[in-house]
Amino acid sequence: MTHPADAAALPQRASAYGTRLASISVLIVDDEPGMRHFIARILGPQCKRLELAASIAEAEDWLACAQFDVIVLDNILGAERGLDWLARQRGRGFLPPVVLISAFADLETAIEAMQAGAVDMLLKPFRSNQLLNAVARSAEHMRLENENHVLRHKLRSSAESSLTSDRLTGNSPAIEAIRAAIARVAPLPSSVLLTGASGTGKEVAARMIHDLSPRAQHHFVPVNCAAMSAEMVEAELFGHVEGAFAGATNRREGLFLHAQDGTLFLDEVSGLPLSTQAKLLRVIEDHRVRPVGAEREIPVDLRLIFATNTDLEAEVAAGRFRADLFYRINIVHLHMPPLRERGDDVVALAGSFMERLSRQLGMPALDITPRIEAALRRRDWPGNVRELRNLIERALILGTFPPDLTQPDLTGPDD
Ligand SMILES: Nc1ncnc2c1ncn2[C@@H]1O[C@H](COP(=O)(O)OP(=O)(O)OP(=O)(O)O)[C@@H](O)[C@H]1O
Repeated sequence: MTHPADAAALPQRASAYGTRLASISVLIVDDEPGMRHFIARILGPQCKRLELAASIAEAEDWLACAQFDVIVLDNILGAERGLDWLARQRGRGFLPPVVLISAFADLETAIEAMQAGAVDMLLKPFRSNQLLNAVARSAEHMRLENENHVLRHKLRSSAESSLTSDRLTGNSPAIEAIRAAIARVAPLPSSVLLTGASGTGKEVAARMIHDLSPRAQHHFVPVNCAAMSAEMVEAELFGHVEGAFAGATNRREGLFLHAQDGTLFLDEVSGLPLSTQAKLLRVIEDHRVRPVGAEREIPVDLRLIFATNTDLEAEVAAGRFRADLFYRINIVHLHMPPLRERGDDVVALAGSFMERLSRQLGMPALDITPRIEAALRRRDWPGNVRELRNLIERALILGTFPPDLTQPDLTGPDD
C-alpha cells in the first residue's frame, strides 16, 4: 500500500520503473472526468497503451476486447463501489493486477481492498510519482510471478536448454531447404507444423522461426504437451482462477498469456487430450483464451508453432486427433529430415558439439579423426541429432570414443 509518508522515497524509484512502464497497457476506470484525465496525463506518455473507462460497463467492454497489464480503479464509481465490482470480477474470473484509488485511509477499506485482490492502493490526493510507482510495482509483481512460473516450467521441460540456441548446423541440401523455408515463413504470421523423428531438431527450427520473426523481442515459450497430465495441461496452457480446482490456491496466467506477442511452441501436440484439442482450436480461431474456472475470455496475439513426431493423419484416422484441428494447423508444414539423410552434416554437427560441450564441461576436446568421421557417416542414427550430441558428450566424459567408431571398417576403405 502507498501512503503519503512514503512520498519522499518515491521520486528516485520512479526512474527505475520507467522502462517497465514503457511496455505495459493500463486501463483507467474512473467516473470523474477530471481525475481520469489527470491520471491519463501522468500515465499516457509513460505506458505503451492507455485506455479510459468512465463506468463499470465501459470497463467490462474494454476487458472483453483487450488485454491489460494493470487496472487503475477508483473506489467510488457512481452508485457502485470499485471494490465490490473488483470482488465480483475476481469471483468470475481472471483480472490483471488492480491499483485501487480511495479517498479514505481507513484500515477497513485497506483490508477489503486486499481481500478483493487489489495489489496496491493510492490515497487521494496523490502525486504523479506515487501513481507511476504503484502501477509499475503492480506490473512488475505480476511479471515476476509469471516469469517465475514459466522459468520453473522451462526447467522441467527442457533439460537441453543450454544447447537449443543452435542455428541448424549443416550444409546438406535437405537442411539448406529447411533453412530456406524457415526464412520464407518466419516473417509471416502463419502458424507452422514441424514434423520429423525425435531429435531431428524441430525445437531448434521453431526457435529459429521465432528469432527471425517480428516477434523475436518477445517470449518463445516451449511446451511439451505430452509431458503434462491431462488434468494439468489445460491449467498450464490457459491459466486458471483462484479455486478453479483443488490445489488452485492462486490464480495463474497460462502459457498462452505468457507467450503474448511472442511465440508458443506446442511440442508433441498429438499428446493433447481431445477435450483440450477442442479448446485449442477455439483459441486458434477466436484468438481468445478462457482460463480454467473463468467466465471472461482474454484476447491473445501470438504465433503458434506445432511439432509432432507421430503421423498426425493416422492419429486423425484413429480418432485420437481432431480432423478440424489438423486441417487448421497443417497450413505451413516443414518436415525435418533424419540425420542419416543429411550426408556430411553429421561431421559438422559432431565438430560443433565437441567444441561447445568441451568448453561447457571444461574437458579437453577429442580429435575427430577421418576414421571416426567415416564411422559417423555410416551410422543409422535412430535418435538423430540428439543421439549424436549424447555420443559426443559421453566420449568427452570418458575421454575416448566408443570402440565401434575407432575400429577400422572392415566393409570398405576408410583412412
Ligand atoms: N541442425 C542442428 N544443429 C545443431 N543442433 C541441433 C540440430 N538439430 C538438433 N540439434 C540438437 O539436437 C538436440 C535435439 O533437438 P530438438 O530438441 O530440437 O529435437 P526435436 O526434433 O524437437 O526432438 P523431440 O521430438 O524429441 O522433441 C538438441 O540438443 C538440439 O540442440
